[in-house]
Amino acid sequence: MSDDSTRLPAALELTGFSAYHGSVAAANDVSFRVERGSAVGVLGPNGAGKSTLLLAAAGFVRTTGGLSIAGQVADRLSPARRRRLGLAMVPQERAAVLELSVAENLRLSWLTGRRATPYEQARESVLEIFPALAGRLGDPAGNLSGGQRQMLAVSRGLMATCDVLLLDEPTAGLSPKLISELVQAIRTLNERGITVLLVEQNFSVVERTCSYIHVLNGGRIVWHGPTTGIDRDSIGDLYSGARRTRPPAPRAPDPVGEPRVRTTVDRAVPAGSGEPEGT
Ligand SMILES: Nc1ncnc2c1ncn2[C@@H]1O[C@H](COP(=O)(O)OP(=O)(O)OP(=O)(O)O)[C@@H](O)[C@H]1O
Repeated sequence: MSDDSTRLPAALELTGFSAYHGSVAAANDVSFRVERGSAVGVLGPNGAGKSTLLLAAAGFVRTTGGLSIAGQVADRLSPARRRRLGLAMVPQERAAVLELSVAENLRLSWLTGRRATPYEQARESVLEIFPALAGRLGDPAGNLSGGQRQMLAVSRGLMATCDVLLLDEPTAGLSPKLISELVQAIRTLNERGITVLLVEQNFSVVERTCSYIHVLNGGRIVWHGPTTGIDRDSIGDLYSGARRTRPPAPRAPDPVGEPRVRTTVDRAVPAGSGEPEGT
């Protein structure tokens, strides 16, 4: 058993975390750690609460429960202060100021971020990851293709000099070629030490980028484990709530540390055996 007191703080930790639209909890009692430098995926069907969870982590939605960023209690902090702690969110809408040039968008994100790296250096490093943007720096963001807009959106998160990047369905609507480029970019930025929490509908994207997966359904985590511990069919079963036709893959410990989460599945399924209750 590892000793919690000697562990480094997680890049992001949610504890009994719920997020509300009005009085309705769209994410309910979610607990997990995202270790520094890891890439973790959140999968789930439409309406599962994935986007709400990310928006709530970034500070845009009312929440209860605990949230810490790099060991600092952050659940009552404004989005701007969370950003200064190193958390950046790339929303689903491919956010950019369309009237501003690509370069101006990058600069704006740098100015409103932590500025831990000089602007030129931050920009150079982003353009290394997204070379397609290098030739478009003077163009209005509104003139970019959908794929380039997504790359700009991710770049804006990186320009804030983030440590933790929250990505909300970055591959939605992109062609297979652009998805591959984005997958490569996510891997590269993760290799450079940026922690990634990736919300996706596309299992293959998560499979190629993340080492650990949480499956959310109805606002609750219904399964979590290493990416290698689950396949597309089992994910489909978890989405639909159908009973599995074969035993689930064993739940293994967190890739960087022992499991921290007790979900319905945890309680119902000892590692490597049986079917979870409620499926
Ligand atoms: N602004 C809002 N006001 C009220 N309810 C909302 C709002 N946004 C989302 N919801 C509801 O919260 C629940 C979770 O939605 P959310 O968008 O977080 O799910 P999701 O898993 O990201 O789905 P998708 O993959 O379709 O984006 C849904 O029932 C949705 O209708």
